Amino acid sequence: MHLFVLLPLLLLIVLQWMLPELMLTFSAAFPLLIYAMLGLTGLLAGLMRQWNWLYTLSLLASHYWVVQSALQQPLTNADTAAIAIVLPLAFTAVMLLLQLQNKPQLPTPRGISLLLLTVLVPIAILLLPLAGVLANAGLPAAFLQPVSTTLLFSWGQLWWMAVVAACWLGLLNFYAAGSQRWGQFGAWLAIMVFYLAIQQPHMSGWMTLAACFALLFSLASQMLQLAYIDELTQLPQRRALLSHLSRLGRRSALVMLDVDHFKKFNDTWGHDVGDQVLKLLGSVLGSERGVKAYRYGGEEFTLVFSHNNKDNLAEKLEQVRAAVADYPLVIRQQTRPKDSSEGKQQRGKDAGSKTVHITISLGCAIRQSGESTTALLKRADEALYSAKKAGRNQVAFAR
Ligand SMILES: Nc1nc2c(ncn2[C@@H]2O[C@H](COP(=O)(O)OP(=O)(O)OP(=O)(O)O)[C@@H](O)[C@H]2O)c(=O)[nH]1
Repeated sequence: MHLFVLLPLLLLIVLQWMLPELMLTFSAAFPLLIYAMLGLTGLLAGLMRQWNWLYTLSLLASHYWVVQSALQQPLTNADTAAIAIVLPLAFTAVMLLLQLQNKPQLPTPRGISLLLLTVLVPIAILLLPLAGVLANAGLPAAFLQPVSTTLLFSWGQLWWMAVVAACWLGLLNFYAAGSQRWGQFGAWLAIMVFYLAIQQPHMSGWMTLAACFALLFSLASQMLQLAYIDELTQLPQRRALLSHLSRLGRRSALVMLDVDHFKKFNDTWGHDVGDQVLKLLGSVLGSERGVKAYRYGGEEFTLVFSHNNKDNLAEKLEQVRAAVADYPLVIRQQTRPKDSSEGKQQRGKDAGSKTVHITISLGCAIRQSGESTTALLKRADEALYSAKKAGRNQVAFAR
């Protein structure tokens, strides 16, 4: 869950409510402040080579411009009211397109077309005769009726926004979506809050700012992910380990572990299967309780314990070793059927799949008083070497 992308939205709502005068002072800098923030976020994304963020940013900028141009009159005006109904729908449609589609690279023709779409869709809403279309659409009166005299949004708007929000949240969780998709959800929600509180002064500016901050947060989270998380195993990698080691407690222990005969495994089953094994090992180690696992590099992993009880360590490491050694790895047949009839005959049968096991060796060093983390790492590495030398698939403790 990346619900932290909703923090700017919550913060701005609380500030609006508690310090309205202060917020009014800041809003004097609108709309320049909004365009400057959107531009700066875009610049930051560009500097980090995260061009995909530009699609959402350009949609936000275009949407804000349209709101400034067309939604500043009272909603009693039929044209304004029609835009207030259709614009959030169009905004949502483009946002969902950005979520569902694997975004093309920007300098390519597809990327440029998508960028143009994000800019042009909100503007197109201005050019359509929406009031007439809505009047003739025969929508039920209850659908368009305001929720109350103080809240001007309609029941229809409330329902479709709630349904989209619930489905979107469900999908983000189901697919364990990454930072960017959560940032887009946060940005969308902020803009929907604007429509729900459209009568409040400067709401479009504040909510566009909240949307911009949601994207900034998710961009920062993505950069942290890229810097600290290993893509294959999804474990934190060596840079994160070094940061952990710099604040390692006195009572701690470090374990270096490595897959046995992994070169032979790769040579036999191929590098891709080797990658799957590392991924699986990463998930086994990452789910162990009471220990922090890192991918040190290649087929080497590091475990950090924040206690130094040797008996507990020995028991835990033996458990880890046995869990890996007992795990059945099913390797599917490498050769594919030549045609579909051969494929059909093979389906349902165990068409050449094989179950293999891997083993790991582990070297553990318990931190000695005053010992530097470099020395600790070196001792854990030496213990690993001893475990390998003693026949592999075992735990060795450093002296
Ligand atoms: N598939 C895959 N293989 C990797 C990766 N990183 C390192 N390796 C392989 O891991 C193997 C490590 O080989 P060695 O250091 O000789 O160790 P080993 O064969 O496991 O032998 P022992 O450690 O002595 O049991 C090399 O063949 C590397 O190519 C990776 O990300 N994916």
